[in-house]
Amino acid sequence: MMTDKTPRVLVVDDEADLRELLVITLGRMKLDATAADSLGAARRLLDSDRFDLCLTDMNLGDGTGLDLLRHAAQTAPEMPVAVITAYGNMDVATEAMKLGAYDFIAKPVALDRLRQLIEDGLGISRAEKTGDGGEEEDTLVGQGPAMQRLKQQIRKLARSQAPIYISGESGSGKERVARLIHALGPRREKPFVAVNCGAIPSELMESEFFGHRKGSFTGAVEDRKGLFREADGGTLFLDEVADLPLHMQVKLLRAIQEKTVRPVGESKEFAVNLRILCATHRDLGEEMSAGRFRQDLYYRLNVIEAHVPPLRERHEDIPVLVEHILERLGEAWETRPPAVSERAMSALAGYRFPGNVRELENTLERALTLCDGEMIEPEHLHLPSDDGPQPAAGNGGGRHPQLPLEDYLQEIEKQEILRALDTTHWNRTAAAKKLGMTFRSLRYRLKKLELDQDGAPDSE
Ligand SMILES: Nc1ncnc2c1ncn2[C@@H]1O[C@H](COP(=O)(O)OP(=O)(O)OP(=O)(O)O)[C@@H](O)[C@H]1O
Repeated sequence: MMTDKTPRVLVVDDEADLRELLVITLGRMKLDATAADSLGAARRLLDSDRFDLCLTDMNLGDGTGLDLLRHAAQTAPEMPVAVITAYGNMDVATEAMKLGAYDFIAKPVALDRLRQLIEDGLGISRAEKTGDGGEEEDTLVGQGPAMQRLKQQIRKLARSQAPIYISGESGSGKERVARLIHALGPRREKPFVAVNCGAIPSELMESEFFGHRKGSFTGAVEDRKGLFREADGGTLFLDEVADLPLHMQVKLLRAIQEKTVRPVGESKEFAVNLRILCATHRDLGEEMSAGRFRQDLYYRLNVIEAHVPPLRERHEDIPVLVEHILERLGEAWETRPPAVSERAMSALAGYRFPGNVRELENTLERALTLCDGEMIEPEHLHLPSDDGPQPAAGNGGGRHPQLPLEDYLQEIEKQEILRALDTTHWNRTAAAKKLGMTFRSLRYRLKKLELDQDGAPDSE
């Protein structure tokens, strides 16, 4: 029986057969389906009526599903839209998700996948009607313009099922962002599973991800479910995804595309329904160009990018972060958090924090042990800039006020040279090229900066 509360779903398809299949499936799910056979008809319905969900084919005769997505973004921005694509047409699916589709389904449409897609979409609709997520948003501390932009983007991303690549320097808060995307989305009642891909030994990776059967290899003393199935229904966060060895990248791609996993030593496959978020502090595009990251996996994971800016680009957030972190430390240590003197706060606000929020946390934790419990002063902070700055990547931030310009410039030069040497594994010829200088000039600078290593392998 349909009531006022029965969710209303708009189905848009110019193919009568598929349209009928969709309407019948929705009816069996006790949903109120309305069908449109063209882009024009769908637009008119959206303009005059309200729907909780929309399923649209890509080919609509008088236009495409992408046109409909653009129209819906204007007239019904809250309504989740999923698109039906031709088999294997990932480009279109990706484009649709960029335009705001929460998910896609490929033809031929498998009924259980279709039901799942509809349930996910209605979950988004419900999630949007209950609460504004303000409380969860507070877990990502910071109110400056950069953070506001990021939070706005996160709100939008949370409702989609699209994979998201979270970029940003170490310690900048990528995992926190991933948790927030999960907490604000329709999967929030389901597990959030985070895994650091760089921390799993290569030989254990497959069983860690996909599980194993007892006895399938030495050490497999019990059945293991694996991270994919543990995260079923929820979100799997692959941290440091660039550290995955190539053979695992192939398996990961397959699991994502087929939405199934097969545990080691098991003959059957298990269906999994999860959202994948990933992050790395490396440049994933560069990793791909260098052949260390598979191109197909890159395009599958990197549908949408969310960038977490480094702390030095949002100095305005430092005071609230300090307050938040001290409060948390106070709770953990069961003490009243100390105050921070004005001088200490301005030293913090002027420091570049190459280690980002994590470094701020460590700095404050140390200061808490060093201060008298009442007031944190600059000397409790031990900021490295006291004995020389640590210019981090990129520009902006600037010189510590107490540091002579010459020393500052020299430090930058040193850091840049070290970075180039690091990325070229101390191949000085290649490093010189990267830095746009001659080998001779690099050798001179290495001497001057006391960075030259005896017996360095390469020569001019
Ligand atoms: N905006 C923020 N508000 C509150 N705490 C934050 C914020 N950003 C980061 N943190 C804290 O800083 C620490 C580092 O954050 P997180 O682990 O999310 O960084 P990351 O970018 O994932 O680091 P890595 O690249 O090393 O994995 C965590 O303890 C986290 O709770």
